[in-house]
Amino acid sequence: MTAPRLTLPSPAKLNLMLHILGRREDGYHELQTIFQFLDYGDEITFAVRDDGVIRLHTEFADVPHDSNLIVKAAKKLQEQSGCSLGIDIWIEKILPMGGGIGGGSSNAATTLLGLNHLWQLGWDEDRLAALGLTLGADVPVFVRGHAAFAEGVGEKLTPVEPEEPWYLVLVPQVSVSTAEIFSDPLLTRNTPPIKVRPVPKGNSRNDCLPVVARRYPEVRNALNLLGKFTEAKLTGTGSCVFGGFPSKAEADKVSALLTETLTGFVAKGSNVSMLHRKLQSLL
Ligand SMILES: C[C@@](CO)(OP(=O)(O)O)[C@H](O)COP(=O)(O)OP(=O)(O)OC[C@H]1O[C@@H](n2ccc(N)nc2=O)[C@H](O)[C@@H]1O
Ligand SMILES: Nc1ncnc2c1ncn2[C@@H]1O[C@H](COP(=O)(O)OP(=O)(O)O)[C@@H](O)[C@H]1O
Repeated sequence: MTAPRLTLPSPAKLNLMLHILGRREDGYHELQTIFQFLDYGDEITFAVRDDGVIRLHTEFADVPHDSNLIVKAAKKLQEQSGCSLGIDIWIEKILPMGGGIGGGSSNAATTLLGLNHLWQLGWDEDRLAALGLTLGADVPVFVRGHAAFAEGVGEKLTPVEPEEPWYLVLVPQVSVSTAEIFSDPLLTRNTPPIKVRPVPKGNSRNDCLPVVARRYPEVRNALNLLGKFTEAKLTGTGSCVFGGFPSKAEADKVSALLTETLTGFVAKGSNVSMLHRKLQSLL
C-alpha cells in the first residue's frame, strides 16, 4: 500500500522595512524588520516511510541533497524527537533562490510543520521555532505564520497587522550574497532603534538598499523602473524589488508594462501565511 501524501504550501515573505541597529560580537547584525507573507510560493509533498530514511526526490541544480534546508530540517527534527519514521519529499520550486523572499527558510518551516503533523510529534510552535532558528534567522517567522515585527537577528517576533495590498515583485536575474552585503564597509549599521509600538508609519526604509543598488546594476534598474509607478522597495538583502498596489488589476497593469524586459510576478500580501491557513483546514 502506498503511503498517504500531504501537499503543503511554502510561501514567500517580504521585508516591508529593514533597519540595521548594530553589529553583535559574533559578527551578526541586530535588525528591526517587518515580515509579511505572500500568497505565492513553492509546494512541498510529503509521504511517510517506515524505514527512517529521509529522501528529497527533487534535484536542485546548485544545492547538494544533504545541504538542502528541507533535508536539514527533516533530519534535525527526526534526531531531536527520536522519531523512527522517515519521509519521501518532492518540491515544486517556483521561488527564486537568493532573492530575499525567503524560499529556503520557508521550505525548512513547511518541512518542520508538515513532519510534526505527519509523524504526530505534538511539538508546540515554540519548540519548532527554536529548532528552526538553528537552521536560519528567518525560519521562526515562517513557523509562526503571522506577519511580525522582528528584532534581534529576526527571532524576537511581535505579531503585526500591516495592510494587505497586491504586490508586484520584480526578480532581477542576479543572486545577492547576504554575507557580502553585511560586510560592506558602506552599510548603515547604526540606525536608532524604533521604540514606539506599533511601529509608526513612514518607517519603510531598507538599510541594505543603497549598498545593494550600488553593487548590482540589475537591482538598480528594477528599482528605477518600478519607482515610476509606486514606492519601489528592496526585500531583505535583495535581489527582489517590490511595490504595493490597491488592486490586482493595477498591479497586473504595471506588471504587463515591466515584465516585457524584467521577470516578475503579482501576489497578494497576507498576514496569516497560506501554510497556516492550509494546516488549519486539516484540523
Ligand atoms: C537579513 C535577512 C532579512 O530577511 O535577509 P534575507 O536573507 O531575507 O535577504 C535575513 O535575516 C538573513 O538571515 P539568514 O538568511 O539567516 O542569513 P544568512 O544567509 O545565514 O547570513 C549570511 C551571513 O550574513 C551575515 N548576517 C546575516 C544576518 C544578520 N542578521 N547579520 C549578519 O551579519 C553573517 O555574516 C552571515 O554569516
Ligand atoms: N530548499 C531550499 N530552497 C532554496 N534555497 C536553499 C534551499 N536549501 C538550501 N538553500 C540555499 O539557501 C540559499 C538562500 O536561499 P533563499 O532562502 O531562497 O534566499 P533568500 O534568503 O535570499 O531569500 C540558496 O542560495 C541556496 O544555496
